Amino acid sequence: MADTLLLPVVAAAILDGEGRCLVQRRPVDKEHGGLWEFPGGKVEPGESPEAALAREIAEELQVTIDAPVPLAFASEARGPRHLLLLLYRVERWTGTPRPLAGSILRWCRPAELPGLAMPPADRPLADALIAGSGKNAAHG
Ligand SMILES: Nc1nc2c([nH]c(=O)n2[C@H]2C[C@H](O)[C@@H](COP(=O)(O)OP(=O)(O)OP(=O)(O)O)O2)c(=O)[nH]1
Repeated sequence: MADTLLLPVVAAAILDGEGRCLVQRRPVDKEHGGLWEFPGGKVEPGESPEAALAREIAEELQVTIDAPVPLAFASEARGPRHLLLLLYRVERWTGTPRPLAGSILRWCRPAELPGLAMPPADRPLADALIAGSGKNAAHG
């Protein structure tokens, strides 16, 4: 439809050496408040998705990321807007993740992701991450 407003959002599956993923609980006063999500945020006009991801992760977690790899995306109508949620796999990063005021961080094993309350668009993304982690484990 010609009047659809695209909302591009980038998010990171930040992994530690044990294959655990960092998830963030959204502040209760925001949209999807209290749900667990992948850290990230909206792509600003004129910004590449990768630049937006690096900026959001630095702002939200005080972590510097390197070499994000596209993992999966979700496409979902959100009223007058249409969410395009791009998830990247991030294995190379530096810093100690610190939560912004009002949010909570947690390292999660892939098997724990299905038990987390997440925004609907995140469910297939979490499944893709789980599938990928199984494949990696199977191939050593
Ligand atoms: N960061 C993130 N956002 C998600 C996920 N799943 C999901 O539906 N969203 C939605 C929630 C919001 O509508 C939108 C991201 O908005 P945001 O509020 O995090 O973006 P932002 O950091 O740029 O925040 P702001 O400046 O607008 O306050 O994408 C996810 O896993 N991570």
